[in-house]
Amino acid sequence: MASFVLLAVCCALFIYKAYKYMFFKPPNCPPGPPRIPVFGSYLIMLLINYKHLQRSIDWLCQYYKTNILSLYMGDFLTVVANDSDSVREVMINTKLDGRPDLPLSQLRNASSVTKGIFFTMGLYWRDQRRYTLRHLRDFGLGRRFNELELDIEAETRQLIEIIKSGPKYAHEKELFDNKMVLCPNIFYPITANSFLKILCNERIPRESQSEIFRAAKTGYGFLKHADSFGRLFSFLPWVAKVFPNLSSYTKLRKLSMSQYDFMKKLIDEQYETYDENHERHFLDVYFKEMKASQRNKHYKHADFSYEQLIITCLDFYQPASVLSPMTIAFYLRLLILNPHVKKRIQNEIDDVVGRSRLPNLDDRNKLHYTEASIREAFRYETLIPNGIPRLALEPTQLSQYDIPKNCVVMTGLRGAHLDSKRWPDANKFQPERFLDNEGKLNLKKDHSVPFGAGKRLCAGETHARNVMFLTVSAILQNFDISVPDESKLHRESDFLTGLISIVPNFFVKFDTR
Ligand code: HEM
Repeated sequence: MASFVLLAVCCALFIYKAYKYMFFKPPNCPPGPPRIPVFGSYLIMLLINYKHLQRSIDWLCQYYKTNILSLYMGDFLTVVANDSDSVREVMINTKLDGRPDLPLSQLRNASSVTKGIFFTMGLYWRDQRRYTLRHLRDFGLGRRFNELELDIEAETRQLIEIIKSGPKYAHEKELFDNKMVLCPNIFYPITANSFLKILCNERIPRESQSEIFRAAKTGYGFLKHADSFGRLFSFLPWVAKVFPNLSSYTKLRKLSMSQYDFMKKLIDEQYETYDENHERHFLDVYFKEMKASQRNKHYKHADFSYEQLIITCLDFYQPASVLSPMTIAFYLRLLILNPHVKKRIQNEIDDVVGRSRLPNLDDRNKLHYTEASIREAFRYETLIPNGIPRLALEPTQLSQYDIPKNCVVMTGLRGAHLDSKRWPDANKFQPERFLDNEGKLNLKKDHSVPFGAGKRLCAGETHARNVMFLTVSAILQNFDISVPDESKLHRESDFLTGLISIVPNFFVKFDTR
């Protein structure tokens, strides 16, 4: 009898503990699914939609009738803001300006210690970001800079020439198929070189661009195989050790190291010809800082080490060379599917710019509809559906909920961009939504946040928008774009979601206008 009672008590205790583990959350936490032992709610998300975790979030939000969801990733409490208001609230709350130090970000570094800007936080991040932006700006990042604009124009002319005359070098052959051109790959050189010009005052010439293509492919590989929650090994690090291949750890590390080696080689080449009396570009400014005998008193917490330089440069080069071509590909696909929008843009460019010269940045605020269509594309196809994770540095609040310290907070940018409270007909591609009654661009109507907001706002937003505008307006001025069979154009269900949303490569017909 006594052993029976003991067994019953043990069972009751076990059931109580299991129940508490699965359903217990800190007080006043947003609603969300239970925590499965070991995996937390990640397994549930995979079961709902393992290909597109953002869709799992949407499903769970609907199920729990909430726009702010809580989940456990392994043992880590994670809150997802998934509508326009809550996403904005997260972004401007400085108590949520941290980043979780995930193994996914550690594996980008040779030393496996998180460096750079993207994934660091606190004073280290603040000073590193300030210093880097301050000096990249000197060489043209995010502002009008004649020398850079001339170089981008030269790149654009070369892009047009390549599209018109076809491949010349072995690495260009894969870009063409029976006069059709491969997207986004054709845009790798212009976007990469537009940033390299700022970084090291050089552009990789056409004959040597195979290295740009190789680096872009590894960049995409990383973004495809990673996910916005950091993959299972980020919250269960033993998974990477026990199942290095199955967990994709080995592949992600290899891809990261290939990117790392690309940047290291580029930096080393510049260092070989470094002359402290002759400042050529951003890297020279940084080399000088690395050699300085005293700490920079304005950026006391910044780290001027070799490894930090490599990762910081990658933090800029990777989005410039990988995210920008992908946004251009999404945009062109949308225009092919919406020929009336394409026609209206081409008419506007013909009226404002004509055909005798390429569009430039002075034209940008005159090409209202063109600019509105680019903004609408950024909203309609959210490139980073779950944003980049934030970390609560202190206890804080999100809407009516309490967010404890060290809680991971995700910004559901796609949820914000498809929020029907904010966007009437959110699922329609309508550039007009950003125009006023006179057809002029009205920025007050643009509540989209594709580049984030607040202190962690994308450090390359202006550069990305400028390069995107210059590239697509030149393409539409010079070419009519189409595909032979629109029914074969990738549907949304063909898109891949890793850390970003990816439209698989597709061939486009460029007819000279
Ligand atoms: C082309 C489209 C791009 C999109 C949609 C995009 C979007 C974003 C987003 C959503 C974030 C995170 C913001 C947050 O945490 O709230 C971010 C961060 C960042 N982006 Fe971009 N980005 C793009 C291009 C670029 C380019 C071209 C560069 C560099 C030239 C760049 C550099 C960065 C950096 C360094 C950060 C980290 C900022 C920090 O954590 O302090 N991005 N970007």
